[in-house]
Amino acid sequence: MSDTTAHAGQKQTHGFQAEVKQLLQLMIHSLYSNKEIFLRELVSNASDAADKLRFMALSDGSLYGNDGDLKVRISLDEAARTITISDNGIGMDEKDVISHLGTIAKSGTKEFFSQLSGDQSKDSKLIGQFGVGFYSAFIVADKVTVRTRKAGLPADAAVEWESAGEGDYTLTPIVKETRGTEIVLHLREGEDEFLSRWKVESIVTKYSDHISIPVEMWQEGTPEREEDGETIAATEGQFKAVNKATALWTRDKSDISDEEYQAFYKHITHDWNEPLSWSHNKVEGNANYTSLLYVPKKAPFDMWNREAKHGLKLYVQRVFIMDDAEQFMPSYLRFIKGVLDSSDLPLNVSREILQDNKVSQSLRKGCSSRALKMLEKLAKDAEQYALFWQEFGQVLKEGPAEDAANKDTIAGLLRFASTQNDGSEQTVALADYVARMKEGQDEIYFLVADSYEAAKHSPHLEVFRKKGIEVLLLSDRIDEWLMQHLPEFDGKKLRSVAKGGLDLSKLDDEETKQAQQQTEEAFASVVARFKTALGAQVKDVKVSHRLTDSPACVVTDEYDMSTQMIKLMESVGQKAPDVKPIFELNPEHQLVKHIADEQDEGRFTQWAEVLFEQALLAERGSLKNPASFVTRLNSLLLSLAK
Ligand SMILES: Nc1ncnc2c1ncn2[C@@H]1O[C@H](COP(=O)(O)OP(=O)(O)OP(=O)(O)O)[C@@H](O)[C@H]1O
Repeated sequence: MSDTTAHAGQKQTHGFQAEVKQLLQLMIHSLYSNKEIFLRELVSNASDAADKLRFMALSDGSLYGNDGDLKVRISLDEAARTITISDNGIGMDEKDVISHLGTIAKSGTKEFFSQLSGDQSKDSKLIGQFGVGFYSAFIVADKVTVRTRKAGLPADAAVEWESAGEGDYTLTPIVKETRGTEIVLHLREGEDEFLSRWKVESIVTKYSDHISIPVEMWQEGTPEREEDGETIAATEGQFKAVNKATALWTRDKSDISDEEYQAFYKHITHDWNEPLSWSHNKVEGNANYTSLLYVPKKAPFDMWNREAKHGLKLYVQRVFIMDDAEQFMPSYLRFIKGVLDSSDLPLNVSREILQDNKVSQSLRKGCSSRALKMLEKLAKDAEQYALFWQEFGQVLKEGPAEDAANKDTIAGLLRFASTQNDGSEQTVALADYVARMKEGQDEIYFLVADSYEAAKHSPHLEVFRKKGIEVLLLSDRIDEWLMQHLPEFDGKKLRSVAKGGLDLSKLDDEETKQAQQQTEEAFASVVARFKTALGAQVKDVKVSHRLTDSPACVVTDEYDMSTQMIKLMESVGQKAPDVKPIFELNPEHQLVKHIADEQDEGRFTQWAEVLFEQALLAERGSLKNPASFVTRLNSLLLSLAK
């Protein structure tokens, strides 16, 4: 059946990249109960190879040779116990084979694999973030032989790759009469079910029905026979397509089942999981395109890797043009997968052309808004959306800074932890918050801290607790950045409770307001003493109306850089501006009252310093000079102990 012959004596042995060995082991272990997917993966690769050839042939038609009918064929050999998947696509030369079938060429792979723990069940879950791909052949095969000849190369430039999926593989130059790739799986003991034509055909229909080229299997001929007195002529054996062979996204939505959408997702992504949601749209009019977008269930391992590829699979008038066309999805939606088929772009479009092109800009707009609509729909199901948020919430938080035009929609999709709930789960939407706002409250309050615990116990929350006003508790690294780009929602300002200028007076009755004013007046001289004692360390000293349990706190002036932002800048080695805090005192606190009565100015200053540094510590989590704080505190404690 094979159209290949070997050159003599030029076999070489190569070792797999260490990560391939790990991937192979884990994959076989994790996918054992779902082994039939190897066929989907190999047929997917064959169909991709056809897509790539068709694309290359746009500029060089001679690549087709005399074989322009692109297809995949699956052959079974019961005696040899092999299953062979062959295609007449782009093929590979020796260099391609080494880099594609001996290594994993994704950036960040090494780092990812170094995180594996050696505990198989834990690692199996992690490995699911990787695409399945070619190596899945080893789930059912104990030896795999790949024979391949790249389009445009002569028959004697073909290569044979062979491996038992352990430490190494061999490469042998061979002669292959036809273009493309043939993959022979030598089935493991006990995997004979894959020699059944019926079984294989049903797998192809299940997973690969939508592939745009035919997937053919051998159909035995039938001898001449009599039926109801009629003679039915003999038929010859032939290869026959077992799939629909129509690209899924070109079909009518109403004709496509959920299973077909799911199978197509796995075909384009090689993901192990089902997608969380999808959205299929045909647009006609000023712009003409079809998009089929998916939200995955799990984040890929390289979501935070800057060099990682993302984006849609681009087709122009059904012809595959490129993978990972990132121009159509903003970076904060980089987790969206799918296909875009445009009728307005030229067939010879390149990445460079896409960069700066009116059509691609309008496609990007269309695709972003489709993706956001899909998320809005998903958000209606709180449970499903929680799954989404856990995986991709942090990425979506980049949105308001990146996509000003869709800021409101993105804001509506954000979820936060809040004083309303007990746990750190981010489940509160801004709209939920607004619906719960107190009468007279016209701002949305939030607090950014290093951790959920730090936020939850911050002294800034005291007055809000007392008044029963909800505060959003933010502690992700990106949150400070996010809030800088989210000044308002639904016409309401978002305000940090750690900033000066906090005015809750609208929520107070007249009596409270008057009482506050009286306290301020009565405390004016103490405030002045604190100002003198702390001098240039503070921007101002004020009587606080936000504290109930703590003696004092520091806040940043409304238009100064926030403490969290300063910390963020310092953590990436940037010089942050020297922002002086405003020191706020709780006049009702015993300690403050005690200090106010201190007559000795030297001791007063010591107290003032300790109180101030304590407040700084609570706010920033560290002090510039902790040792002097400890010395001061100890000397005060000693004097009290006397
Ligand atoms: N039938 C084939 N014809 C030509 N090239 C192939 C074929 N099968 C695999 N390849 C090459 O080998 C590469 C690796 O395949 P593999 O399925 O492991 O990963 P992938 O499809 O690139 O990515 P992933 O599975 O992670 O999404 C492919 O990208 C392709 O370049």
